[in-house]
Amino acid sequence: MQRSGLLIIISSPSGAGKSTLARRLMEWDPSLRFSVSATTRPPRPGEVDGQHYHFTDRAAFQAMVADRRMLEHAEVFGNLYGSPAAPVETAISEGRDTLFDVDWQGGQQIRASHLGQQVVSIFILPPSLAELERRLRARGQDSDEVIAGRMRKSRDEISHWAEYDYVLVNDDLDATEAALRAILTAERLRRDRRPALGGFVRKLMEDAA
Ligand SMILES: Nc1nc2c(ncn2[C@@H]2O[C@H](COP(=O)(O)OP(=O)(O)O)[C@@H](O)[C@H]2O)c(=O)[nH]1
Ligand SMILES: Nc1ncnc2c1ncn2[C@@H]1O[C@H](COP(=O)(O)OP(=O)(O)O)[C@@H](O)[C@H]1O
Repeated sequence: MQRSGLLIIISSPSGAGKSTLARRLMEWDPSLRFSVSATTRPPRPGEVDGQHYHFTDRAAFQAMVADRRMLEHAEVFGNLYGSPAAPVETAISEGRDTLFDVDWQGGQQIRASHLGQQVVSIFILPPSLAELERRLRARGQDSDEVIAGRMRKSRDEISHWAEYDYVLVNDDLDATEAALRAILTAERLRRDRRPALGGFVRKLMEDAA
């Protein structure tokens, strides 16, 4: 029997680097599935509907919540965000791991869900708040006002750091990516996540007898 898929949650204050790290992790392991969230936030230049987000309006979003089609959902920076449940259930049954870029509220809800046993959660910290602001500006996507709002919210997000299994300071991007790969590799090798191992060892001992 194949192992069940993992739910890998990455959270951080906006601008700490989680989208960049998620992208790199999926280049390293193309079998990873990215959970494409639904959001009422307007698309940024270059964002593709269905790839970065499912861009939607409030009414459609709320209908999905009412139909219990969201694994979790939350309001962040005045917009609604949520993770559709169906693709996650499919991935788990196929033994594929899913990567989530969600805030602390999403992290709490997924951990508390019926899929909580499958969760590996990682929090990304910036080396400093000054560097966080510099990265938000360097990304060149948001107005001064939006950046100020994200900086104000960053303390809230950071205050949840201790709820996560792993905490990484994203100073050097390559080093952080290497740490993420190591976490994923080790989590996949855990004995309690490998149901086929018992049968393998039994066979090993029979062959030896
Ligand atoms: N709870 C929850 N949070 C989400 C979801 N999708 C994105 N987020 C979070 O919403 C926040 C804003 O995301 P986004 O608008 O892409 O801005 P960015 O993080 O600055 O790139 C981030 O903290 C994301 O992790 C989701 O489906 N559920
Ligand atoms: N370790 C790092 N050092 C320098 N710049 C980084 C690092 N990690 C990410 N960045 C840059 O910071 C900006 C914000 O990163 P992004 O991945 O969009 O953050 P988030 O998804 O957490 O909002 C991007 O321009 C990205 O290229």
